[in-house]
Amino acid sequence: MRVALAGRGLAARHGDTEVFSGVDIRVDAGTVVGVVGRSGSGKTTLLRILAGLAAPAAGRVEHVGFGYRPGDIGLLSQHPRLVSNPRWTLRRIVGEPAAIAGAGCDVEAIADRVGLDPALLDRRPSQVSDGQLQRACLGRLLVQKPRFVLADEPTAMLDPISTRAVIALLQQLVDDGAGMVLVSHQRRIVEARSDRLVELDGR
Ligand SMILES: Nc1ncnc2c1ncn2[C@@H]1O[C@H](COP(=O)(O)OP(=O)(O)OP(=O)(O)O)[C@@H](O)[C@H]1O
Repeated sequence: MRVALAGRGLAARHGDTEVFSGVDIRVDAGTVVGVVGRSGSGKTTLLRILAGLAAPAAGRVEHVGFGYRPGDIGLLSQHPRLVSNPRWTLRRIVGEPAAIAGAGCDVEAIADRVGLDPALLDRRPSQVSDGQLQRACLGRLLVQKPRFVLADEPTAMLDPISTRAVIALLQQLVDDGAGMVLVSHQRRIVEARSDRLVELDGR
């Protein structure tokens, strides 16, 4: 059976408001599924449900062909500052998945790969730019090597050159076998990179 992350008949509500319903999504290992939809249509909410961070109002999330373990799903947020521990150095943020696994990790080499000046590794999130912090979060993902990457507007903070670099690095994870759900306002990027598209209507 092909390893996949799937959502079937998913619905989401915030209070009395229905965000979406009847959403089916399946991302196979080694493929990219793009999620598009206008602002407020529920793209971030869908990723949070797929990651297990929020419960769906209806439907279910399935881990197809694998037994889920923490670390299997990696999230790249459009708001790196909200998901990064403000007290940690970038070095600790990048290397934490290896530390949890009791493994070593060449953080400098990872920084180099994601275009982050290694001199910034001993700074804290408040001492670097959003784009630099996003690169650190991407480096952390390279260390984590999740089965599935849920990328929520991963290039929102970046200039065009950095955007291409980040997309190329995410593509490397996919080439190495990860499945990816890619959310972006830049429909052109999503369409160019995705094997399949899921469109959220919004209301
Ligand atoms: N914690 C919350 N409480 C109440 N409503 C919420 C909450 N989080 C999100 N919403 C609402 O749910 C809807 C979907 O939000 P979500 O962030 O998933 O949309 P999105 O498609 O990712 O938007 P954007 O493209 O602007 O990032 C929006 O109408 C939003 O206002």
